[in-house]
Amino acid sequence: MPVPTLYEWAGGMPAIERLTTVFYQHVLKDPLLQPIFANMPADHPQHVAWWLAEVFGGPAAYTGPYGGSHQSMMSKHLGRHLTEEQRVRWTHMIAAAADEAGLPTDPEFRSAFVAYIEWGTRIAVIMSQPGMELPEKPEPMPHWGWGQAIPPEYATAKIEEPA
Ligand code: HEM
Repeated sequence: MPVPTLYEWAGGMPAIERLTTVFYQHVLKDPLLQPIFANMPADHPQHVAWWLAEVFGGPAAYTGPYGGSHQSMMSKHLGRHLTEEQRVRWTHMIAAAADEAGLPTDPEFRSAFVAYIEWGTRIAVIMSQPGMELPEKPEPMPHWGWGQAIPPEYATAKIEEPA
């Protein structure tokens, strides 16, 4: 029996669109995050839904019809000088939005979901710091699964399965 992707387990595109819709509704009312997102285009929640869907094993909606890439996503965070406090608020609010949007609450799904959010938000903060530039060699889209993350320098090493 094939293991479902995180995208399928989450409930597909409708569930992920519900997630980003409720998330940004709350973000726009949050004193710490509202100033950062005050001028976001109306379709920003949709673009982030496409991004998350693709990362979680769904269709290539972000890199396909929309024409986005990991590089273009990172470029949106350049120069924004995001703080750790803002990052933490973002992570807490998207976890709460996952509850509100009715995403699955099982520990395995939430563990994988939060792992990606922790990883992704830290990259957003790193890319947003003064003087940061896009990498010369574009990085591929991340694809997140159920398993645990490992440090990048070990990324090509074989993961030992527990006995
Ligand atoms: C897992 C973490 C994150 C993901 C997956 C993510 C995803 C994205 C994506 C896909 C875009 C580009 C949307 C487009 O193509 O138009 C974007 C833009 C942006 N992100 Fe993030 N992001 C993350 C973390 C953060 C954090 C922590 C902040 C701030 C606290 C942030 C602030 C922004 C802003 C301000 C934009 C530009 C919005 C605009 O066009 O005005 N992001 N993000």
